[in-house]
Amino acid sequence: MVVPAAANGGDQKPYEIPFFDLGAAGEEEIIADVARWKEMCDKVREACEIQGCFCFTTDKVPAKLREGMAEGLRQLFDLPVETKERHVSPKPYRSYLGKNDVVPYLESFGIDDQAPGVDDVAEAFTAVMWPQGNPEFRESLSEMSAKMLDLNLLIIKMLLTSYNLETNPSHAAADTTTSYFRLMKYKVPPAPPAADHYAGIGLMAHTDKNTVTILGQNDVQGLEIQPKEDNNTWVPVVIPEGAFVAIVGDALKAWSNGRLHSVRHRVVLRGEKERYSWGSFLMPKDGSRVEAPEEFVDKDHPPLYRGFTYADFLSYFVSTLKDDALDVFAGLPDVVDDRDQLAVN
Ligand SMILES: O=C(O)CCC(=O)C(=O)O
Ligand SMILES: [Fe+2]
Repeated sequence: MVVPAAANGGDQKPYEIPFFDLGAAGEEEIIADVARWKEMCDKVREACEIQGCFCFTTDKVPAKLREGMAEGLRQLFDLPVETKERHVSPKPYRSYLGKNDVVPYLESFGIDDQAPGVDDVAEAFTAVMWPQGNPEFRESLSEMSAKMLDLNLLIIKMLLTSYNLETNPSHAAADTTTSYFRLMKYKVPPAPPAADHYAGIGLMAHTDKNTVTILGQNDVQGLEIQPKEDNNTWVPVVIPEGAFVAIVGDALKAWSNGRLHSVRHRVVLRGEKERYSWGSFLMPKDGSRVEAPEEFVDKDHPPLYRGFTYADFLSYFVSTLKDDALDVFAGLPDVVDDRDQLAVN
C-alpha cells in the first residue's frame, strides 16, 4: 500500500512514501509462507532503493507502549537542565544536547543499547535522571528500544532475503552490528512559524551515517525528505498515527554499492505543539568494515566506494560535518567525478 501522494505533498510536488503494514513480519509462520514473505521483503527492498525510506505499522509495538514512551519523554525533557546535563558521554551524539545555535529548537539524548560493564542501560539512564526512580519510564525505554532494535534487524533480514544473500554467513550482521537509541524534543519556534532566521528548521538536512534508522514520534509531524535526484524539493513525510518510519543510512548505501538510497532528510516545525521523537540507530561496530559483497559488484555495477572501517568514516564526518561525507571519504573516482559535475551544473 502506498500513502496517497496528496497526503505527503499537499500542494507541493506529489511524491509517494511507501507505507507497509508489517503485521507480524519476521515471525516463524510468516516466514513459512515463502511466497508472501518474499513479496514483503521485495517491497521493503524496493522502497529502500527508490525512496530510501518507508512508513510502517507493526504488531510488535502496542499503542500503550507508544503512549508510555511519549509521556515518558515529556517528563524527561521537563526535568531541570542541570539534571539533564548529567547525561554525558565521550561518544558523538550521546551527551545531552540542550542549547545549540545550529539547532536551537532541538534537545536530545543518545543512549548506547550496550555499554561495557552496564547490565541494564535503561535502568542506568533512568537512575541518573531520577535518582528516586521512575519505573514506568525505565520500562518504556527498555521495551521500546528492544522492540525497535528487533525491527531494525528485521529490515536487514528482509533486505538480505530480497537480495538472496541471507544464507551467506559473511553477511550475518549480529557480531558486527550495534545500536543506539536517541530521544528528541523539538520546541515550538516563535510564531508565526517562520519568524526567525532558522525558519522553523528543527534539524538540518542530512543523511544518516549508520545502517538503518527507525523513528517514532508523538502526534506532531515535521520530518521531510528530499526525493532522489531532486535536490530542490522537500517532501513532508506524513507518518500515520501509530506508525514508524525507516530510513536508509550511508553505511548501508556503501555496503550495497549504491543500490540502497540514503535519503536526505530534515525536520521542519510548523505547528504550535512540541514534537517528541525517538529513534533506534542500527550501525556497524566501530572496528567493522563496510564493504560491498562481491554479489553487488559486476560489469554493470562497478564499485562506487572503497571499503572502510566504520569508525574512520564516522570520525571523518564528525570532524568535517560534510554533507557528502560518504562520497568524499570513500567515493571511488567515478562518484567523485559525478559529484563535481553536479556541483558545476
Ligand atoms: O526527529 C526526527 O524525526 C528525525 C531525527 C533524525 O533524522 C536524526 O536524529 O537523524
Ligand atoms: Fe536523521
